[in-house]
Amino acid sequence: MRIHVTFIDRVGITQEVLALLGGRSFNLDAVEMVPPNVYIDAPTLGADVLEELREALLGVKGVQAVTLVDILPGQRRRLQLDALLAASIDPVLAVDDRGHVLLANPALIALCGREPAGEPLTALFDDPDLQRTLIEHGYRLPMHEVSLAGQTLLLDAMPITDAGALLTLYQPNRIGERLSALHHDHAEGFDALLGESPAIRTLKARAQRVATLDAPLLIQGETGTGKELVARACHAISTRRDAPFLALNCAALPESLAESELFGYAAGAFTGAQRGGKLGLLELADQGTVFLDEVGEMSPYLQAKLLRFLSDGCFRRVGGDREVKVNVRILSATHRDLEKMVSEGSFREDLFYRLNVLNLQVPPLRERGHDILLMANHFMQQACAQIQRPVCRLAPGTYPALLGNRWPGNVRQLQNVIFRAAAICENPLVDIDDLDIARTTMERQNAGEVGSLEAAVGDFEKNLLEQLYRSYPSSRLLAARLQTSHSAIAIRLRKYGIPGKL
Ligand SMILES: Nc1ncnc2c1ncn2[C@@H]1O[C@H](COP(=O)(O)OP(=O)(O)OP(=O)(O)O)[C@@H](O)[C@H]1O
Repeated sequence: MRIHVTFIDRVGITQEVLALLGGRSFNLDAVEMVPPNVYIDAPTLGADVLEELREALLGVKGVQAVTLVDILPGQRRRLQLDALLAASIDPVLAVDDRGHVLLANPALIALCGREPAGEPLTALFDDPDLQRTLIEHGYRLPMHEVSLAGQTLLLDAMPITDAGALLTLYQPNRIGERLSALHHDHAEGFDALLGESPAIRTLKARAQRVATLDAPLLIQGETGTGKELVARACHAISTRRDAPFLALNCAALPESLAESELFGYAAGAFTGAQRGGKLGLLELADQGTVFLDEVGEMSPYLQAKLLRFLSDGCFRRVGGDREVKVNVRILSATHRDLEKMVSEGSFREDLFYRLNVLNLQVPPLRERGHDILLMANHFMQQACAQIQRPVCRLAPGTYPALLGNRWPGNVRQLQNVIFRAAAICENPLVDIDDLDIARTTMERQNAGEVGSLEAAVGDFEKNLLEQLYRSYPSSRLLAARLQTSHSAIAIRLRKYGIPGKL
């Protein structure tokens, strides 16, 4: 049983409360003192002893109430931290000041194939000098390449005063996202969402309206367009901003794990379960927001359980018989066409309507016109700062390729292209050949998609005008932007049927 004692703070009262506990014969698993509160976790405490203890505690001068609680605040914070670490798809390690592992998240454990707590860094990484170098520099080193379990990763160390460091390992193809992590350190809410294009302005204006309405919100858009960023921004300006924002990626976990992550499990639910059960994200985020990413991948069974929660705010933990009621706002996101999934029968229609009370559509990068350049330049500055190289710039010659690319991986792909260029290019001016994008454009052409120079130039011209038209929606504006005559643009717009298909 877990008990919460509230008292009026006075000298010696906590000792008197503790003396009452010490005088009784039951096991104490944890005691948390947060004056004017004491929280007690006593697993073997029976109902009869509890009554007698309650009387005794209420007899102490200043004690105001003795109530039962589900979980101690410190335990709740630990579980929230575990949930945050588990949600990180990047391997994360906390190490002490001697370079020994204190804790590792599930992604790190999966990568090295064992629980590494207690081991020195030399036992994990292939580089025998890494531990010494990190300690000698007080864990203050620029991001650099390491090798763990045969994989090349980028290691980012964040020193923690007098307590070692937090080490994060990034897959090289996810490194660009590190930039936005840096960016988020400073920008809050919608300021983190870069872009001035009409498409992004419309999104931000609408998002700011729906963020404050306390109802489920479905965010749709292609992969890497910033759906999670939008969800975080919505939480940050909502009335729930002081409560947790916890995320679950529905595509990353098998059904049973996703169920216990989201709904928690009851005491003794299955062999190996944590004593006293485990709170799920819904309970941990009470009063806050739960973000269900890739909600289209949710299994039919979980869809049914989530529907019930959205209908009446209640659910049961796995293996539990008690109804739990929490007050959580559900934000969800998907890159899938949910309406189509509903018509094909792979997503519940009733759940779709519950999740889709409010809706946001995040536009693909290729529809954001000049935002591509704005973001590319911004990411370039961040990349240079991050890898501690002198500032470099994108040569104007890269612009047509950046604007003309289809960006199937959207902002995430753009971040990666820019970061790689910043890491590889030795000149202060990054040119087209330094961008991976140049290769992909050429590959497309080599693949025989175009038959002649005229057709290739035509495709490029059409693509460029389509992109630019979103930011410069008239032939006059476009002509000024491209420094050509109004009639040259008007002829081309007619030729390519722009804006007809935009
Ligand atoms: N408008 C933006 N301004 C700055 N950074 C952005 C913007 N949009 C996206 N990003 C960055 O792009 C990366 C991908 O964004 P995010 O994870 O939010 O996309 P997503 O749509 O949720 O992706 P997925 O579909 O894969 O879950 C992140 O690093 C994010 O910070």
